[in-house]
Amino acid sequence: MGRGSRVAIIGAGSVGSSIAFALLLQKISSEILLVDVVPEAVEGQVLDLSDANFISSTQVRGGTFQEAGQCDIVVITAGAKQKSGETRVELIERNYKILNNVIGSMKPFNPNLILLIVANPVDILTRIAQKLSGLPERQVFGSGTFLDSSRLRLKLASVLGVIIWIFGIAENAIHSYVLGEHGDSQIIAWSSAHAGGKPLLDFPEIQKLDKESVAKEIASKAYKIIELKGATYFGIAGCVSMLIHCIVLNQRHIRPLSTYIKEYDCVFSMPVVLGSNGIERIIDISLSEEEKNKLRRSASALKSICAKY
Ligand SMILES: NC(=O)C1=CN([C@@H]2O[C@H](COP(=O)(O)OP(=O)(O)OC[C@H]3O[C@@H](n4cnc5c(N)ncnc54)[C@H](O)[C@@H]3O)[C@@H](O)[C@H]2O)C=CC1
Ligand SMILES: CC(=O)C(=O)O
Repeated sequence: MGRGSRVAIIGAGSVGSSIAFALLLQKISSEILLVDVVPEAVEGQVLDLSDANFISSTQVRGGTFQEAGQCDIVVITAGAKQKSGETRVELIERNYKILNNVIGSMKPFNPNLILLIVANPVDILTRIAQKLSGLPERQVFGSGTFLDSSRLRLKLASVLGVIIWIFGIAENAIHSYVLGEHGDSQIIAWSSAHAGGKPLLDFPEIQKLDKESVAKEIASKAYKIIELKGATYFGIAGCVSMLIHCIVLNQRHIRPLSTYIKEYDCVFSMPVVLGSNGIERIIDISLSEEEKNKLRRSASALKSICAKY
């Protein structure tokens, strides 16, 4: 094991508690601390999660911001969520203030701590967290487009088989990334997507696909879920628990995560190698000129917002 496995989750709402539950099921953390400004929220979630303790060796309890700052991994979910039709970027004013308070209250940090940002807008908040925390950049990153990429793989797996269990390809055998902003300007890197070493663009089913409409479907999936049930939380909980697994066991999987990308001079998602020190390396994925142009436009919009903070 590359590092300790005490995890603090800041924000005990829908996302924070779902991440805690997913981590309980994974049995890889020694302890989970839930921290929130509403003590009743923490007490309620801890009591509810304690009823599931029999399936896990992980202990869940309420904690303070100062204790969180000494953990191995801190996940920040504290923040306002989108109302129906609202964009992630529209949350920035509210969630900047919350992030600023949360980071200030956790200091001084364990110098080896990994800070994983989940609250939205995740790319902009990750850039701000890198500056406010003073921790090395490799230790401060966001969940980025890992969730969007999972949504894409699910979609493509269904496209590549009329009946998935007979003709289909398993989701995790499809290597395809949503990159850039975890938000409206995200792109699908079709040019580099492959399955079994064969470019996805060479599969007849993918050639026939209306790619614009797939891109819209993936980018708007969160809006649809929010319209139907008010929030999204199971998908991100699955993603974050996988990321923590990868960090604790130093697995070095490649995931699209929010980090500073020099070529675009901004924080958004590119594939990175994730290990026990955080981001071990950024993969220089080959992209078409059209994909790069879209990313440049996305970067310049994100940078202009970041410049205000
Ligand atoms: N990056 C991603 O893929 C995803 C991000 N999100 C984001 O996660 C965030 C949380 O969403 P939900 O859990 O659904 O919201 P929620 O409203 O259920 O929970 C938010 C929690 O944060 C707490 N909080 C507020 N200020 C705080 C502070 N200063 N310190 C500690 N806790 C504080 C609240 O008391 C509340 O319990 C939102 O910004 C949402 O957009 C949600 C889903 C996916
Ligand atoms: C809410 C959000 O960011 C998502 O589900 O993608």
